[in-house]
Amino acid sequence: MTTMSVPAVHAAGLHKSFGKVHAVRGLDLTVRPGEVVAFLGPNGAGKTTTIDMILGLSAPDQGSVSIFGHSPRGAIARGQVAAVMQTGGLLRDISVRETVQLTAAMFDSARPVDEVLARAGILEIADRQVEKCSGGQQQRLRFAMALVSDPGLLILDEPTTGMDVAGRRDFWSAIRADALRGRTVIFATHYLEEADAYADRIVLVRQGRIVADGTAAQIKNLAAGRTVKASLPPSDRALLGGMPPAESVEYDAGRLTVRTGDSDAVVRFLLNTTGAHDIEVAANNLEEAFVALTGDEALTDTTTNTFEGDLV
Ligand SMILES: Nc1ncnc2c1ncn2[C@@H]1O[C@H](COP(=O)(O)OP(=O)(O)OP(=O)(O)O)[C@@H](O)[C@H]1O
Repeated sequence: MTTMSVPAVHAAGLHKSFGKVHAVRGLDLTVRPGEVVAFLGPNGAGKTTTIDMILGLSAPDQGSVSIFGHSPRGAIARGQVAAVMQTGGLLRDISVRETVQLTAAMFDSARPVDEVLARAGILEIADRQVEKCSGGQQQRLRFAMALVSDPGLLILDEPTTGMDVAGRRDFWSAIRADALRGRTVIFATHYLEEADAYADRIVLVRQGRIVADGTAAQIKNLAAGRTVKASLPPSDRALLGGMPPAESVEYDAGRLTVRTGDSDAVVRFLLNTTGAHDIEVAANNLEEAFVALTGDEALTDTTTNTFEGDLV
């Protein structure tokens, strides 16, 4: 079937500014049908801005987005995409079931309301008034509303903000059980452990750009490796093309930073082939790798960390 080869999301060269703030700076992303992708980054990284463009809620200054080969608006009109946002969108005075019934009435073909409530894990509280529901239950209700059109793509923007640990776990097990049936899911989060636990693929975003893209295991490998730092004369930068493969190479103001799974080989190369000096080697951990990849320190020549086979 041709639909299997059409990406669920294809975003190319996205840019978006708000006045002087360049929120998204050249972002390319392809998501295959059935993938569960975490969009992971610190506050202000550009996650929500990107999601808004994917959903067609705002137009990119440059670049384009397609969802299952259609424009975002076209995909929404076809019921192919739905979103669970952080807040809003609920009427307080009606019940959980009535809320989903109202949503179902907006679509030509909607799934049975009780089936959707069961899928979201809120069938038992179907008669409860919305304002009596906890924050976690209200997010499950938003999830149920998003499932009504049986969308191929579900987008969640930090859906567990404000939930306690147990509420978060319950919410994610409902999402994950649903995704196992083949739905494509993209979720934004700044919780590293949430991305690790629930995503097949993690896209790390920092300052409006993708700085790493791979499976959780591959992202963890960034952390499993070492960081080699050295002072390097600018004239020796051209020699770095011959360096053993590394996960990332950065060069800023005469200082080289290399993340690698084989620090011995990198150090040997630097000493034998370049004028590198003041060499330091340090072990990474996951938290440090995340901070290093998403931190605010000014870096130049940041290389995107991609992994074989992660994109079509
Ligand atoms: N409507 C707007 N007007 C002005 N600036 C905006 C607007 N929307 C976003 N920004 C700015 O763009 C940048 C990216 O914001 P965005 O909300 O996309 O980040 P985020 O990664 O979703 O962050 P968070 O995790 O805090 O939700 C921030 O500097 C933010 O202040």
